[in-house]
This record gives sequence, C-alpha cells and structure tokens, in this order.
Amino acid sequence: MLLLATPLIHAVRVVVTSFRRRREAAAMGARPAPVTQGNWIGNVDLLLKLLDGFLHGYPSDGQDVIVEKFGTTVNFRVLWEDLIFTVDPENIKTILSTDFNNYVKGETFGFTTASLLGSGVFNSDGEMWKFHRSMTRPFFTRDRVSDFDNFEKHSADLIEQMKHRLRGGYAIDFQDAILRFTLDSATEFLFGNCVHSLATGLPYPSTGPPYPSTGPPHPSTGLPYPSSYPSDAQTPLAPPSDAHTPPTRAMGPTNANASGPAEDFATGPAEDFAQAFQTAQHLTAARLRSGWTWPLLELLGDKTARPMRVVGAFVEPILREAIDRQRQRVKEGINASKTDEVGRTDEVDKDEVGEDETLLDHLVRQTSDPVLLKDEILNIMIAGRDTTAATLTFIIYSMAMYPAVLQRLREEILAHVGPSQRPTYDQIREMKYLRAVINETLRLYPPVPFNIRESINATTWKSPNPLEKPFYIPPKTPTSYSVFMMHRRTDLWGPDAMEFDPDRFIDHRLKTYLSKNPFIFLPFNAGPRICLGQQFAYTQISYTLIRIFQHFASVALAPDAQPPYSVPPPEWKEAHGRKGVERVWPKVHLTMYAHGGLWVRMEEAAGAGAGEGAV
Ligand code: HEM
Repeated sequence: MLLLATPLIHAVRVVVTSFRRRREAAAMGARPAPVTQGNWIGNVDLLLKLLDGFLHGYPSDGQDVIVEKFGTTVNFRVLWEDLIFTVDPENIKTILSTDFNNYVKGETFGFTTASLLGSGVFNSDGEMWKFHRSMTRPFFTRDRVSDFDNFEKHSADLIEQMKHRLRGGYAIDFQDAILRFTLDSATEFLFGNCVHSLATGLPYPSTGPPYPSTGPPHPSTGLPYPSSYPSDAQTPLAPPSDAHTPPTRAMGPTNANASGPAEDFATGPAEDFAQAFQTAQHLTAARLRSGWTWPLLELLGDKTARPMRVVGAFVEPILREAIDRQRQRVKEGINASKTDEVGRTDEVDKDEVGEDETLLDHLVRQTSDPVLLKDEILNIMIAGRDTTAATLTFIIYSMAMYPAVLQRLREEILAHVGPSQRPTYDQIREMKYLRAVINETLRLYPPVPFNIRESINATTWKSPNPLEKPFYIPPKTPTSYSVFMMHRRTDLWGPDAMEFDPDRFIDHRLKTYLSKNPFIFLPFNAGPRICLGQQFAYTQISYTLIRIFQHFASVALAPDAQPPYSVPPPEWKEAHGRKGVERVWPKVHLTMYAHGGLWVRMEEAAGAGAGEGAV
C-alpha cells in the first residue's frame, strides 16, 4: 500500500507545485524558462545522456545540444525536479553579483559535497561563509601573493625533475609534475611544511611499446596509479646510468608493489593523499551530475569514505601538531584568547598576520576546532592547488599546439627578464603577452567550468530578447551556469571564439567584446564570492611560466606516451569547434584536467642554466 502511495503523493506534489509556479510566474509578469523535452518519462534519457557526456565525452557534451535547441537559459527538468541552467552573462551576473543575496550554495550542494568539503568556504553560506572568508582574506595581500622565494624554490625543483627525466629520453607527464609542484608549494604556503612530492621523481610513461602496462592498483583507492614504472627488462629506454637519487625521501616508504627503478621514482603518503583527494573530487562531481538521484547510487555506502580516510590520515596529524603548538603558546601567555562554541577565539585581530606565519598558524589563532580547520585547509587546497595546476597544464598544452605563440612569449620573457634571472613583480606586471596567454587559456579551459547556486526566493531573469517577458525562476531551485560554454560563445567573443589567440586580450577585440561586457569572462567568478586567490594565482602562474621558458625553448605533445584510453576518440575530428582539434581529453571533476595526463617532450634552451637561479 505504502509503495503505491509514495509515487501518488509525489505525483500530486508535482502537479500542485507546477500549478502554483505557473500562477506565481504570471503574477510576476514572467514566463517559465524553456523545459528540455526528453523521450523517456521524467526525462530519464536526458539524465543518462548528461552522465554519459560527463563520463565519456567532452566537457560540454549533452548541454551544448540542449542550449542550441532551447536557448541560453533552459530548465533541465529531470525526474520532475527543476534545474535552471544558463550560459547567459546577464543571468550569471544576476546570480553572482547584482542579486547575490538571493542565491546560496544551498542545502543540496552542501549535502552532496559534505563528505569532501565539510563546511569550508566553498560550500558554506551566511555567517559561516563570512567567517571562513574573513579568516583567510588577510593571506592574500600583495606581500603575501609575491612570496617569490617559495615560487623560486619549487619551480627550481620542478625544472630539475623535468630536465632529469627528459634527458633520460623519456616523455614527461607535465600535469603530474605540476600537480606535485602545486602540492609542494601549497603545503608550504598552508602548513609551512613542504611534503616534497617532487623529490620522489616524476613517473615514467605507462604506455607500450616499449613500455609495460599500467602498474598495480593504488592500495588506498583501488584505482590505477596515474603512471607506472617501466621495468628494465622490458624497455630499451632504461633509466639513465646517472640515475638521480632524490635529495630526500620525505614522503615515507615507497610503494612495495611497484617494480622498476625505485631509486628514481617513489610513492608515499603525499602521493596517496593526492590520489585519494582526486578520487574523492571525482566521486563528488559525479554526485553533482546525478542531481538528487545520487544517494540511490550510494545505497551500499558513501563512496568517498575510503579516499577521505586517506586524506584525513594525511592532514589530521599536521593539524593536531599546529593546535598543540598554539595551546603551548597560549600556556606561555602568547596570543591568549577565549574560545566560543564553534572554537572561534575572540581576542585575535583577524587581519593581523605575522611575517612568517603560515595560513594554518593564522587559523589556529582563531579556532581550535579540528573539523573547522580541516575543512578550511582542504577547501583552500582544492581552491588553490588544482586550479593553478589546471591552468599551467592547459597553457603548456596550448604552447605545444601553437608554437608561434610560444616563440612570441619567449621573446617577451627574454626581453623583459633575460635568460636566467629571477623575475620581479614589476616585470611580471609589464608582460602583456604573458598575461594574454594566461587569460586566453583561462577563457578556453577555465579550471572551474561549471558551477551551481540555489535560489532563495522566486525571482526573474532577463530574457535574451528584450521584447520578450523575463524568465521566472522558482524559489529553492538549483541554478547552474557554465563559464566554459559562455567563454566559447561566438556571439559574445566574435566569430573566431573557438580559436586560441591571446591577441584578443590585447588588440581591438578587447574593446569590441570584453571591455563592453566584463561578465563574459569569469574564470575567477565575480561578486562577493570572487576567488580570493586570483592575484596569487596570476603571480604564481606567471613566475613559473617565466622560469620554465627560460629553460625550455619548445614543447611537443608525446602521443606515444599518452595512455591509449586518454587519446581523444577519432570521431571527435568530425566535431565542430575545439572538440574537433583537441589532442588531449579535457575532463572535469570539480575542476578541469587532462584525462590520462599531458605527456610532452620539451627541448632545452641553448645557454639556459647559466646565471642567477640556474637549475
Ligand atoms: C587559476 C587559478 C584559479 C582559478 C581559475 C580559481 C577560480 C575560482 C572560482 C571560479 C571560485 C568560485 C567558486 C564558487 O564560488 O563556487 C574560486 C573561489 C575561491 N578561490 Fe580560487 N581560483 C584559482 C586559484 C586560487 C588560489 C591560488 C587560491 C588560494 C590559494 C584560491 C582561493 C579561493 C577561495 C578561498 C575561494 C572561495 C571564495 C568564496 O567562496 O568566498 N583560488 N576560485
């Protein structure tokens, strides 16, 4: 009886809600956004198509066809639940800026991402969000964002590791290398304690011939390692006889299952952490794509539990140590403070940051709540690490695809900074072409391609056609938007929007398109929740690119080393736009990445390595 009653109650609720909303829309002088029409009941076919696009397609597969058919604002109604999706800058501006107070991350987003993000800055609202943001903001002043000693140390490590592997005749996975680089610099920036993930060496290609197949599954996640070692017996490309021994084995024991030149590439807790964190992000992104149905797919248990245990085992001891240090300080009368019910302290000047203070030191002065601290640190790690790594990965990819752009970029680097000197803040600011290359990459490959909010009260959005009634947006409804798709619209960026051309951020096109409407370019979001690390990211990316291209003169894709499963399918060549020209597979979990890595060979620049900061 109950089984029969439940769908009936749901059906009645759907009919009543729909009637109420039609009445409310009419009262507001608005019309409903167009609703996608699938072929199966409840648009289940549509849901499956979107999930298939997410798992096996190009980032906008599924959505692009719908937008083309129904317009730039559309209701993806699946299983009778509304989800308003937009790629219209006017509506995105409304969500993020002009009507900011009417949108929250919301309970659904919070519930879906809780096992990954906790109640950190990314998925909190109201007072908790303000608290997180104000705790972290003082860390992004100009002094802090130009911590060039940190950038220098880690980019020198990165370049050394790249050269070492390339000189051995191997291709390198630049994405893996840069994720190690950002993990090292983020852990130093956040904890004051670098995990030295670069020091264990870069992985070898896993493809054959002449390489053997992928190694054993990762012990903590059950997934394959991103790459594995070749065994000496199977490959003529044996490791170089001058096999480099990492300066420190800082990340603990190596993976006992792996075979090969272990003295040249090791795995340990930092890799376990990074791999597990990535897996948890992927699972969370799949939940977001499945809408309210995701708990049905996890009836047997929380799929993120296992990887998040690995993540916890890595960060919790670091947090405990920081809390103990702070307790000791309080005992000694330094930074004494009272603590409220969520562990917040009240006698600390939140804007005051000591010169050598790390973000964690700063945070433990304000709260001793270990959960709050863990959430904040992991949120910043996702915010800062993966996004910066994605940008650098897709810049290197673009430099391999467009050698003339790289040549011009190198000319600018050599003219402003020289072949081996460390760049200064002012030199970075003057390098217009460098900034244009970064922006063009952020336009075509924005690290956060899709995002979501939830409306609080019923409201309206402008229609793209001013002669038509505005769209009615129901209350408590998910409103999703894609800057990935907006950044590629030819009506907003011009007929050549699908081409990679940094000059559009310099020449007449800047005035024609972007200056007229800055909301067409939102890689860092906008409004009160705009990215806190924007300046930090531009500076770190610029610094790292300058250092890389002082040392390397060219980049070429290495399709022989790219794992076969990650090569774009041949049928993509028929697609129009960028999908048709792609030579790596951009995919999205919470952020964008190159599926299977970005395998490249790079040629060292003549004369590089001499002078200041030589590697
Ligand atoms: C190219 C690099 C980066 C890109 C493209 C980027 C992009 C974004 C985007 C789109 C958001 C909004 C997310 C949302 O509201 O749902 C965001 C928020 C944020 N970002 Fe970044 N980010 C980058 C680098 C960084 C770095 C390096 C840091 C810090 C080290 C950082 C810290 C943050 C924080 C704390 C927020 C949350 C702001 C809030 O909700 O109030 N980001 N970022």
